[in-house]
Amino acid sequence: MATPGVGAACLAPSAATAPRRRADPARARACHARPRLLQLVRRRCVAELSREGPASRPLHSPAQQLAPPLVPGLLAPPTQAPSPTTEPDAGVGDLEPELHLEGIDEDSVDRTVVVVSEQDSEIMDAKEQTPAKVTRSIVFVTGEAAPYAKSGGLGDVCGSLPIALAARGHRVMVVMPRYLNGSSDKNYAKAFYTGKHIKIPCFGGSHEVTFFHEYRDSVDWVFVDHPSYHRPGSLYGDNFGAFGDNQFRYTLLCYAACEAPLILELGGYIYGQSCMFVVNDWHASLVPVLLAAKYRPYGVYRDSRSTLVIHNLAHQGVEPASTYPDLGLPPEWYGALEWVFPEWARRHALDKGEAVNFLKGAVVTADRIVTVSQGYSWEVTTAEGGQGLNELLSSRKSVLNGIVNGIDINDWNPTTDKCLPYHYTVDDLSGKAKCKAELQKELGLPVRADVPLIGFIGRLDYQKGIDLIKMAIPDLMREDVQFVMLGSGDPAFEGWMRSTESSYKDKFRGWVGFSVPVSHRITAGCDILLMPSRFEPCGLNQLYAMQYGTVPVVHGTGGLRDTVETFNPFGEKGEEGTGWAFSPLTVEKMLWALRTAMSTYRDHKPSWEGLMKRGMSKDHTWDHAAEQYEQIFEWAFVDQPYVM
Ligand SMILES: Nc1ncnc2c1ncn2[C@@H]1O[C@H](COP(=O)(O)OP(=O)(O)O[C@H]2O[C@H](CO)[C@@H](O)[C@H](O)[C@H]2O)[C@@H](O)[C@H]1O
Ligand SMILES: OC[C@H]1O[C@H](O[C@H]2[C@H](O)[C@@H](O)[C@@H](O[C@H]3[C@H](O)[C@@H](O)[C@@H](O)O[C@@H]3CO)O[C@@H]2CO)[C@H](O)[C@@H](O)[C@@H]1O
Repeated sequence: MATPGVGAACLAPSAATAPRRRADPARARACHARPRLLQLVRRRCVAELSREGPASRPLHSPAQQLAPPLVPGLLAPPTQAPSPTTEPDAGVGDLEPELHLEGIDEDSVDRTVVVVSEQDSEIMDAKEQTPAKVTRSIVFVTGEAAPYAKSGGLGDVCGSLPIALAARGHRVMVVMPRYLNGSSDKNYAKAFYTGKHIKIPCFGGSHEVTFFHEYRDSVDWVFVDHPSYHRPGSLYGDNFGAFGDNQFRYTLLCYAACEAPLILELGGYIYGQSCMFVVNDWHASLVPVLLAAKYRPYGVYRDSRSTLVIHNLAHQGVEPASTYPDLGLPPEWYGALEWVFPEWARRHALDKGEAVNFLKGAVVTADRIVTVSQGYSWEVTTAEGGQGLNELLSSRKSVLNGIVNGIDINDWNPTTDKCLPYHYTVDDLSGKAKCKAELQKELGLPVRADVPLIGFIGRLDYQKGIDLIKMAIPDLMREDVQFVMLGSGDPAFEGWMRSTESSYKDKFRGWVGFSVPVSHRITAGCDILLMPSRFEPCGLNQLYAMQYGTVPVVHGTGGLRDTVETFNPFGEKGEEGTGWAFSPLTVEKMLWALRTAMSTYRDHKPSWEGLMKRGMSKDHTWDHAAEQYEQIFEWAFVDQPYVM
């Protein structure tokens, strides 16, 4: 059986010079053996268009009108309209009145001049965005995006990078699930049913998903609705662990994301077939595989490209190989997802270790690969940091780049932050001292300006090095210090945080849960932010900390090493640095860095103020990163699709 994508990708020396991946003849034969089916599908499409009548008829070219059903047997609109879960059927014609591209030729427009509403134009003015040299249609696909749904940094990035790209003139859509879990439903209140629904043949059935849409901050936010996204718990699991059907849930997302640009008339126009798909982590990783296996062979999306953004290699979407037929992919594409666990990782003598790996599928089919820092882009090619994908990623080094994340300064800005009791600037830090006092009051800790207050915010996960904090606490609590931790995740660490709080009532607070406002108040109110991550692809909390004049103490790994410069009192131009990056990752080194930071805080006030101010003066805004993403996109479009 041919295995497109795998061996080929392993050997690929350079994007510029490597021969394009081509569908092998066996696969091509299999695809073309179905002309009658294609004809039927085309006929059904035309019939469907006539039935819908002129009001909802697409305005694009006839070729584009036929595009969606070119995928054999796939995605036919259901014969009966579904009943949307909550919102009334607004219909395509009833989308929001502000047509962001109305009257503009989609292909020729210079989108830098598109101003859609007073509010948007204010945002653009305030940011003084530089326009992109070339503007594109960009489709982000993600498991989460703030403020709709966020479990961590992926949500932050996918909630803000699209806005930064739109502000530079691109047409940007974000496709993500419409999670309704009781508590976050209000986040989707302004998203309306588009009138579009498709059926996705996978996992032994034909599953209907509907599309909701909100146009905000110049971005088309598209929400894929399906009952599997409506359940209590977090985005990916509940108290019993990860949901057992996550592979199904994100297979639906990927199929829906491939259809969205072809069928959704957003602001009156579809995105069409010339898009840059930005696929984030494993949840979106089937997209480039689908483009290669199910669209391009039929002439669709040949002008599109894909960029895989790796936020965290720890999650790859690996399931037993027996689920492959459920994915609706042609059998000959098995090799693209094929994953064999080493013997030591197998459970018993009969276990062959055969699995499918979604992220690997994108590593071997995406046109470009980006990690969220330069440091991490090297680490993923090493046995220590590559989580089993290092050889494949090394084989794609020529298309692998690192871009450090930015931060959303509308959300994370100590001068305007709505979650803070007081505001402050780099020139007047008095508000920060007041934020500290308020935080101490809120947490029930003694209100003291002189005691160093250390914070930790994050998912309670092996990645974040919580076990080191746990080991260091008895020593640390002997010092005159206060420590607050905010986090949720591993129940064992949650329990430890609670019990530690009762052991050190005047010094330690463990806030178990997920609260964005509390995370802002900790970031502003603390003096030091601790991040002893085992690995950290980029890390956002250290960037937020610096922006808020809170000095980061981090393990020097990945994006932490790239962004935190260790304090040097004897630099060429005087004192330098924005924090402490310690290495190797040991309890002793971490305590040493914390003690150095605390004594600088207590005994060298001017040096401490210098550290705070240098951190606050760094430009962590998205604009620079957005420009780098544009460069990656341009390189992708210079090349033919990696898998044709
Ligand atoms: N209990 C809680 N309450 C409130 N807010 C909480 C919280 N726990 C975490 N957060 C928030 O979640 C975000 C965490 O972002 P990080 O980038 O630090 O790590 P994460 O590992 O989730 O992201 C992954 O993706 C990002 C984005 O690319 C990379 O920066 C990172 O290295 C990679 O591991 C921050 O906004 C933080 O404030
Ligand atoms: O934004 C925070 C992170 O969110 C994502 O990670 C999630 C991951 O993609 C999910 O699959 C899930 O991970 C579970 C994992 O699949 C399972 O095998 C088991 O180890 O439990 C995990 C936790 O439930 O949840 C992750 C979030 O906790 C995203 O992929 C990361 O980049 C982000 O760092």
